[in-house]
Amino acid sequence: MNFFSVALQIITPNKPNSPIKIVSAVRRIISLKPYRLEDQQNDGRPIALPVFGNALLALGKKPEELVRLGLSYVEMYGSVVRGWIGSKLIVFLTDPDDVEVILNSQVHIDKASEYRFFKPWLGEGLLISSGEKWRSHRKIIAPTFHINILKSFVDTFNQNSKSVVNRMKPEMGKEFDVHDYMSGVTVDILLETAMGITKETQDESGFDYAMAVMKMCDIIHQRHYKFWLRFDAIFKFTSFFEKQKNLLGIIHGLTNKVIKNKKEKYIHNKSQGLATATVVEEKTFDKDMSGLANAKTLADTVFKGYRDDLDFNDENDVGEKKRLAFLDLMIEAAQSGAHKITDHEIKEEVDTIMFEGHDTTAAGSSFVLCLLGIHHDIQTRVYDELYSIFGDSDRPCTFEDTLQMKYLERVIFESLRMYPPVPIIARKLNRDVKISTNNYLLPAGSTVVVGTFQIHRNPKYYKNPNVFDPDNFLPENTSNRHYYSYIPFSAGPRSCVGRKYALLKLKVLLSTILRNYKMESDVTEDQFVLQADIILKRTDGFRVKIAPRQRVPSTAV
Ligand code: HEM
Repeated sequence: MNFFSVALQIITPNKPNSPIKIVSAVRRIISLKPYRLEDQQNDGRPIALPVFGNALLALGKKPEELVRLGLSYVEMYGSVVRGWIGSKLIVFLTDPDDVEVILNSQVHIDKASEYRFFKPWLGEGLLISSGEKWRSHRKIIAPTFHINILKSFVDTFNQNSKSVVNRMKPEMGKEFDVHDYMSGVTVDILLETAMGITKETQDESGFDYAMAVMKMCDIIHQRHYKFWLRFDAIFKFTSFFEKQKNLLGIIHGLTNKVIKNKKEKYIHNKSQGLATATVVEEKTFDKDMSGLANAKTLADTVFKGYRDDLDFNDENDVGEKKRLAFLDLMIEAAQSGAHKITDHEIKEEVDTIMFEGHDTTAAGSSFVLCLLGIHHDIQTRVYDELYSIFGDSDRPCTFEDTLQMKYLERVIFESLRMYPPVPIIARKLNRDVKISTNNYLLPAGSTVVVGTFQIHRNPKYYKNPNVFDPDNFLPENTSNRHYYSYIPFSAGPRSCVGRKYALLKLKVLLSTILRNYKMESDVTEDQFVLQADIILKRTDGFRVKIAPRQRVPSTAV
């Protein structure tokens, strides 16, 4: 262990090293006695090597092996695990009480330095920005996902869902990777809704974009666990750098085009005295929110423990309001000078929303479809519920219909529990912080990694954590559960700004697919090969089969 590591070891959250241990570690360095990765200190903690810390534990591991390795450490060492990447202290937390201390804080809201690998792609967009920039941009962006804006997206969700159902038809009877379809439709939906780009002006670049995003995530992920790629000076001389340049060409090509089109349209319409954007006119809600009262869903109960600015925006609407969707508002704000936001900053936010809004929901919907293909009894219950809403009709789904999809909602929640698309979150500690486990004091400057995947599988909160059971989200099971034991969208001030958008879109998309196809899968859950990527995926592909849906309830079969 290098000198810096030795010094920092003293303040790790586990038992502090005694001077004897430090002396013996220094002796070991001096004697150059080789370390084996599986070596342990006297107290059983994995030993940290000079310069590398524990980073070599990941050496030569495939992404899917890293998931297993990470999980085994949590099992072996408990809910607070420390690791070193070089001289950087990383602390993994999986106890909801400890996680609440970090996520609920207004102090520890900066992202860990590991997010810097996103910078060439997302710049200082909402996901990674900090301080005043993050605060002011969040204030502009959060209201663009207001419930009334979302309601106005339902038609677009429907049209695109119908269109992907048609595109999937030739796959009938064959095994195929449903993620390709979910990825494509998600990009199309984002372009049309958040970006306001009509179908007529879209081209094939959406699919290329989705593929480029997937490959970019893979490069960033490799930079996280391949120690040498963390240094820009080395990274620039690897083949990854050239690959990244090409991929960013595709990704930024699409986002630049989107902004350019929108801006030109704005300027043209303004000069002609036409409306510059699609405006959602809101009904006036009275103080008791009678207009929203019947819009309550399971989500409102599940997430009520960590209410965020999205809830606040939705519930404090009194009086007439005109609302704009995301990119319309950004362009209008910049052009009219209503908010200080530059063209470059708009680009950063467009890149961020396109990434965050696309890859997460593509993985989320693909997991649901695979799980339903495996659990036919649950799929039958989902379809029975859809039949009770739609009968055998082919009519499009309305916002009110989505409020009736209580069982589908539980299925979505359960899928996000077992396979959270964002399996870990990382924060930089701005100050020393005491957590509840053993009163450990985590030092300022260290990185805290919140292990969402592991939290979601804790038997203390979920009776059979490895069993797919939507009843985990029955009201009687959610009401007394620790709020931070379910955090697929993170929580606190930096929670997901697209949470409500995602849930509404998933309901429309999945219900449309399930009204048309019966999902089947030859692969069982224990055969899923999970990949520890930025976004949780299956390395073996999201393989399913589809059969035409017989539009009858199970009681008639
Ligand atoms: C199932 C779908 C989704 C899941 C599971 C998800 C999950 C998350 C999580 C865990 C975070 C926190 C990340 C971190 O701290 O590292 C986050 C942040 C974020 N998400 Fe989502 N997300 C989803 C969909 C969306 C959608 C549809 C959008 C936009 C259209 C979106 C936009 C964002 C943005 C902008 C942030 C950064 C917020 C901030 O730091 O203030 N997400 N999301």
